[in-house]
Amino acid sequence: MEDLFSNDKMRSEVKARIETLRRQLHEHNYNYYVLSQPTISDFEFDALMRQLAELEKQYPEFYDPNSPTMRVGSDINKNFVQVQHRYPMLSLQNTYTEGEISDFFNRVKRSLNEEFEIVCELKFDGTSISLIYENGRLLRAITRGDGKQGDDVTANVRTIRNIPLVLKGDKIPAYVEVRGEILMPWSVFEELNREREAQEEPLFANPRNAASGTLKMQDPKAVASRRLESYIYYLMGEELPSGSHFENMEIARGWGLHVSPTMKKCRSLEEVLQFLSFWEVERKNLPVATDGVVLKVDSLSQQRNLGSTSKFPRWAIAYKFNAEKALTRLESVTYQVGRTGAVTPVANLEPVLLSGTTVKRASLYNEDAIRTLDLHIGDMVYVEKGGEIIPKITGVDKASRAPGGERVEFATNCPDCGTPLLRNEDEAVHYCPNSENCPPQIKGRIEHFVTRKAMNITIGPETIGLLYDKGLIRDAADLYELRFEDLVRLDRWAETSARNLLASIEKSKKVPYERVLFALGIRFVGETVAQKLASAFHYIDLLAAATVEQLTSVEEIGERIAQSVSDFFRNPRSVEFVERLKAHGLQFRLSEDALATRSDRLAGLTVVISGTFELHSRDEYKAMILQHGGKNSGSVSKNTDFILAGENMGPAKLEKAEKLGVKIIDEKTFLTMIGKES
Ligand SMILES: NC(=O)c1ccc[n+]([C@@H]2O[C@H](COP(=O)([O-])OP(=O)(O)OC[C@H]3O[C@@H](n4cnc5c(N)ncnc54)[C@H](O)[C@@H]3O)[C@@H](O)[C@H]2O)c1
Ligand SMILES: [Zn+2]
Repeated sequence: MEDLFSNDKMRSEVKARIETLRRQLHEHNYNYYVLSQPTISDFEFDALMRQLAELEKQYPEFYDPNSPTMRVGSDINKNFVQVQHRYPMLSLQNTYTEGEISDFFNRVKRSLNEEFEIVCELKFDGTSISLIYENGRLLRAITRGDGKQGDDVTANVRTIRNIPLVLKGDKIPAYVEVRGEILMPWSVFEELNREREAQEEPLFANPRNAASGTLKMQDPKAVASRRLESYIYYLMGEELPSGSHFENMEIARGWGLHVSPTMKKCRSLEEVLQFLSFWEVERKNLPVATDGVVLKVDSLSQQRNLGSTSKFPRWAIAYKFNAEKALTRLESVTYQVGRTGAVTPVANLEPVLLSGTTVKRASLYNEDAIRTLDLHIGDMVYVEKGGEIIPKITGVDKASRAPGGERVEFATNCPDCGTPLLRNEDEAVHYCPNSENCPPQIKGRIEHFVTRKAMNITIGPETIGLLYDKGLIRDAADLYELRFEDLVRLDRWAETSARNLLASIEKSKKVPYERVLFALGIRFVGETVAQKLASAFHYIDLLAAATVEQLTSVEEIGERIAQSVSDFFRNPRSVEFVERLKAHGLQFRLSEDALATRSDRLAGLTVVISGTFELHSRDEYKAMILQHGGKNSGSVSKNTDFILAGENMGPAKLEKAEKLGVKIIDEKTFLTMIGKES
């Protein structure tokens, strides 16, 4: 009995772990592909993905066709028209080790059981594109999207100078799909970031994000000014000029397409490995970012024989270069205080060149990280960039340590307000408890309040700093009390900038309730939590009066969030803050529109969503269920009232549903149920 019980317990833990990983990976995919703003490094992302794949392999009963391991991360953006791909656009299986490259080579050899050649190409680190040429003319350009359909970005792609609008030469098929990568050269990227810094706009983490962000802009003229480039790496179609991928690329070059001259045909594993080590170093001299090498079986008929999975072809693999390292001197450690009071140590370094940019600072995370490294001022340290925003210190060259360097000890007091720092037993972070009067915390809260996803007020951190220093703002509510006279009196402030700022502040009074709720900066209340709270508590007084218990009864609102919300509204300072914002006319209740689309048609019903949909996204269906009073649950049980099922419903869910006799409803029926035209 006991054994069974612990087995069950383990299984439910595994299931929870799998679900958490899936949720995290979906979120990271969204940040990466749609927002072009990743929050973790590729290496970390790949590690999570591997963990999930491993668990799914071990526990096939938790199969889900929507798992991030089964699909290409989607870049689809509702501002564009979506177009179906004639041939799916897949991702690439990737590895960081030569061992797995040799495994790949041997697997191909075994499967084909005949002679084959491997084409080695650089893996250009941009965003993929499919160019459709009909009778030699560029008809359409589509992003990878979710692999099955992508965004039509033709107008933007037409502005890219090395993409010909008309192909030249002969042997051009009536229909050909040209696959390639859109890149932003290092030089353009650095210039763009310099401009953005001057304008107080958020910087792009790397050229890849800059390229994908640019391709999704709404104004082709702006795209043209960003000087993107294309690198072509594959042709698709029924009447390709050659049965060899390598030859097709040479012919495509003749048509005027930009194909990198760095590709090479290899016969042996040794040649392949040589290519890898040569380009691992040499790529640093290229004008564009590369993050690895792609190996492809050359013969198209052999490619067909090897086939593909739902996510990547079996005839290709990507070898990813390990993050580049640099050695430099640690000059000092300073501390940054965020809006929640969390204190982050920052290493100030002797400037050093790393992956094409000069690095002067690196993140040190927390006290434990510093201890582990055993850092001393003056140490020679290794910095790595692993595709992320801020480089990090990964090691110390202890052999070269000079005597007398002071050991780095974590600060005991807040660098800004002097308050002794606290550290929670179970957390690695230190924080400054003086939330009310600590300047960086105050400024940080105002910065959060004005961000695009919150109140969307056009004001940068430097201006906030200036207004704060001049005593004009002490919290975000003060923004609504700024006067034209105060602003124009400031140094170098033109009347137009003052007017623009005031107009932007005025406009923010129309921002809907859920975003205002997010702007308040309540701990743990992010964008989606704010939406959930807003639809459960239609106006702020209801929310303020809610007990922890009432809060946790809302789907996905846990104890921690509920406690934080409750604490916020029990604090007289925040109550006063909200009252002042109310007096300035901000939106503190759900709009008529949002209310009008609500009903209680699904009241008391628990709905499970499964499969892939055509008419709306999963998230939209989730929102609809909530809007109509229903509850969305992740797994089928005897409490499930019905399953909203799309295509490819998970077999485990299907089986369970049949066993329990749970109704299965398709999209159209569901939309009729909630009184929505499909
Ligand atoms: N950091 C994050 O939050 C985050 C989130 C999602 C994805 N990622 C990263 O993205 C990767 C997955 O992205 P992906 O699916 O786009 O795969 P990928 O970028 O690793 O590889 C596939 C892509 O490589 C490109 N490519 C470049 N040169 C090529 C060539 N010569 N031949 C063929 N293709 C070439 C193509 O656009 C293709 O779609 C992950 O490995 C991860 O590192 C990171
Ligand atoms: Zn402080």
